[in-house]
Amino acid sequence: MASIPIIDLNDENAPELILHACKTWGFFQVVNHNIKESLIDEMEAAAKDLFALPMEQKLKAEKPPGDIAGYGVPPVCLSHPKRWWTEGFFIAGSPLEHARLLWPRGHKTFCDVVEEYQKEMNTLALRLFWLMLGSHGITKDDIKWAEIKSPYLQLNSYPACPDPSRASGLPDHTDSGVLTILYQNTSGLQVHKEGFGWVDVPPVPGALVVNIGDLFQVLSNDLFPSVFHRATANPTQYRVTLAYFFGPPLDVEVSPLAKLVDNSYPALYKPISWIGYRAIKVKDYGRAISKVRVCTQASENVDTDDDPNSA
Ligand SMILES: O=C(O)CCC(=O)C(=O)O
Ligand SMILES: [Fe+2]
Repeated sequence: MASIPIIDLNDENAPELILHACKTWGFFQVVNHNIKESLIDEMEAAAKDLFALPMEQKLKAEKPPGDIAGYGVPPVCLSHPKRWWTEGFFIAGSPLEHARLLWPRGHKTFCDVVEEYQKEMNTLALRLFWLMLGSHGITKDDIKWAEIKSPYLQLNSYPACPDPSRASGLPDHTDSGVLTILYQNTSGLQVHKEGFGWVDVPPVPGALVVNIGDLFQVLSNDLFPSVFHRATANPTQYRVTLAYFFGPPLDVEVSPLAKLVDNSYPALYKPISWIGYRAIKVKDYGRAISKVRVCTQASENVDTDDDPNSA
């Protein structure tokens, strides 16, 4: 049975293994990533504390319509007409304003752990990002925005679901950003792989799951395609996941990197910012990437129908 690769970052072959995983799966797990287990435990506990608050308290930090940060159903669920057994909390920068609403007293612990987690995740994401791009001759001079810290963190909560045949965790989707680093406390994540269908991503002790997002597909001019994934509902166990999203500042436009474009392989995407892309995606979750795709001679041979089999 196929399974996504588990890569030891201390392995001297890690760069090649990562490149191979990105091109074949768009997903891999990393161990020996240098993120302290105690920090992950603290972040998991902080997320559980948040979701355990009474609903009326959580709603004080509800995401306003059109906004990205706060408590609510993950946006990917809104365009899918089904029951989703999940609640989420999106952090886009400092968590202070929302944490004050949730815990008028005693919010400092939450803020401290979130800020440390954002910082450490950004460091890991950058390390992986340069590992992937370095072998293609791309340097820091080619991507100025990479030095600006990415503070986006989605906390996901999936209560045990009494009847998983009637509801699910999270619909199939691709992530919008460049790279996602996910921690999961128990199983539920599935990745779509051509020829195999939906493949489980089992939690591995000490491992974090990494995947390619749509903006990396754009930046890499299709070298690293984003991949559809989803979360199933679990009938017995409470599941929490922490999804860190790495990408450019929301309003900075990205386009295929000049070093990955030439006359025989022209740029396949128009310049787009993360915020602009999200706006397209909210309207049309499944096909957003094809909306920023340019029709060139080279791309005419490429299947632009971004269903799970072609993403
Ligand atoms: O909770 C999971 O397993 C997946 C979460 C996810 O895909 C996301 O937040 O984008
Ligand atoms: Fe996702």
